[in-house]
Amino acid sequence: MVAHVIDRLRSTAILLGLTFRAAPLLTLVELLAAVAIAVSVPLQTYAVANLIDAISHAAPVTGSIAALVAGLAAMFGGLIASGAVQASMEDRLEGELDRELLTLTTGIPGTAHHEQPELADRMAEIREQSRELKYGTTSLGRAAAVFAGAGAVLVMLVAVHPLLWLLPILAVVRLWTAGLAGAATARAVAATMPAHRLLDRLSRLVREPRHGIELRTFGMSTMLSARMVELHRERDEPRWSVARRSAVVEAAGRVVFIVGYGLAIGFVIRLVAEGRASAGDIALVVLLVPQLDQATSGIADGLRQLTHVLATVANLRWLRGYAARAGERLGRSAPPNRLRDGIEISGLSFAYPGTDALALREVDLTLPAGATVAFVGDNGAGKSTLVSLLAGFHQPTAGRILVDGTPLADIDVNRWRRRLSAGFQDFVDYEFTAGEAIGLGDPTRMSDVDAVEHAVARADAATVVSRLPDGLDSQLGTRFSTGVGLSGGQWQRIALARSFMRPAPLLLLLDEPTAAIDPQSEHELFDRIAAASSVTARRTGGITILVSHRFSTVRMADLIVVFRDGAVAETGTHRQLTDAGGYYAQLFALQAKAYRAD
Ligand SMILES: Nc1ncnc2c1ncn2[C@@H]1O[C@H](COP(=O)(O)OP(=O)(O)OP(=O)(O)O)[C@@H](O)[C@H]1O
Repeated sequence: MVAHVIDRLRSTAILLGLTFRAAPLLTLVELLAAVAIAVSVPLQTYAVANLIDAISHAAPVTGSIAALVAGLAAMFGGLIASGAVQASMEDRLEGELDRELLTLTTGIPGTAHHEQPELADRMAEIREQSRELKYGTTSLGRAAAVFAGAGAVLVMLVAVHPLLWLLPILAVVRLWTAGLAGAATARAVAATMPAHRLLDRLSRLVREPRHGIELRTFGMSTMLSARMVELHRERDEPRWSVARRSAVVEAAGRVVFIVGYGLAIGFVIRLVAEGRASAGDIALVVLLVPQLDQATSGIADGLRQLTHVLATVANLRWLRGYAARAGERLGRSAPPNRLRDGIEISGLSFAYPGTDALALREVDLTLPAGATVAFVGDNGAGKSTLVSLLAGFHQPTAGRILVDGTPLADIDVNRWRRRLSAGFQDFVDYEFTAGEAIGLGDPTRMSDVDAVEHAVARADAATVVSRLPDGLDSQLGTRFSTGVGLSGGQWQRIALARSFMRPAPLLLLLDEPTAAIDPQSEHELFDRIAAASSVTARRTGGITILVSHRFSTVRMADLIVVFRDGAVAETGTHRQLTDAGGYYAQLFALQAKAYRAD
């Protein structure tokens, strides 16, 4: 219990820290305004009761009127100040949270948090809740305010008769029932997160315009909508059932309070009849108890909201811890300035997090400095997995990768990534200007037009850019009224140009970056990439890795690695492999025959 309270307090401190960092003055104004509004209502009630007593005893009314005016001023002042600052404060907090989430998630070197279901669920929960966290300070202010208001009501009730203390105890019963309901809701939300995550993914899938063609062609809408209805049921029914039970529990708490209210009024009327209380006291109790009820509702809502907000902050704390632990595991060594010998892979096996199946099995491989190496093999043979390990997205399950003798695990992965460049098969269509979408490949030189043009030339993307209405300044993407729609192959050229922005990478990873480009162009492109790479390789010893399914286009590679079922089946030059008459030779002959038949 104590640990739980300390944990909540820690989360509250983090929330306040976040919001004060985002908007210190606005937060202060919002918190003070909330308290002023909450205290103003009981203050006005107290002033009215005093005024009634003063008038009935023909006593001076100046003090009561002054208190009434002060109460009104506090209320309107608070409302005006809160209205003026609330929206900007929430927007700034949202901006601060977005920044923190981006820094944390992109700072995590690996990708396990996207791949392991329980981590992915937690990430989805954080992304979803972070939108609501911007209201965190407002709920905190509200909670502080209702506590202050309830405190003021309590003091005034006790001033009428000490027994009226009992009413707040009834209020605590209501708070307890509300707390139970809040906790049950939070548990139901967490338990239904997998269904929610799938539903979210499906609804994004059907909204995405580029998926429209497949959805219509295969007539998937009926199946998808049935699946979505099913997921809604899986997600919503447990949540609704908790909501129904919570409503019953909360209603019971409220009934207990209403009975107490009736008894309290009867009790004060008796006190007045016995001459032990004034007419003003009746007015005070009649007006204050509903305020206590409202304050209790306010506290209950506030606690519910706060439970939710603090659960989100707890998730944020988890993410901070996860990112920090991932950071601790980072190597500290600097990558070499140039590769002298190359990359040695020894006894490397790898299973994706949360699975037992080995995607790579006991791979031993030497990637010589300065070489152009091709990875070929069937679907699922392990080519992309090795690319991902070389980029430091995963750690080997067994064995190691040595970069000029230094284990890759000991090298600072962020600095390593700054020394590599990549073009992936599932590249991103950045709907920026063409120049930006390419320049992103090296953010430090994004506005360097010469560098962007050089990258365009290396990717043979000049024809794509020259057809754009404003060249590199053209907005890409059909989501913009002025945006230009590109074909799959054209987007891929832009992505390829992006991978050539880094001037002298130690490792250039091209994982089927040309799958959407016609075979003839791919062949010419790979020849040019290999020629250009060998020029830079003389300076840096950089290695270029090409993954492709088209054997004819990789034949110029210095080394061809053939993958089969997660293992390296063969290695050699094209000549050596065809002479050996093994698996590569068979596949090459098969593809060559198919092309000749065309
Ligand atoms: N994120 C993942 N989680 C679990 N298993 C994965 C994941 N990605 C790939 N795999 C598995 O790892 C194995 C190797 O996949 P990989 O993507 O490396 O093959 P590939 O040779 O690049 O195939 P392709 O030519 O189809 O791109 C496959 O059996 C695949 O099912």
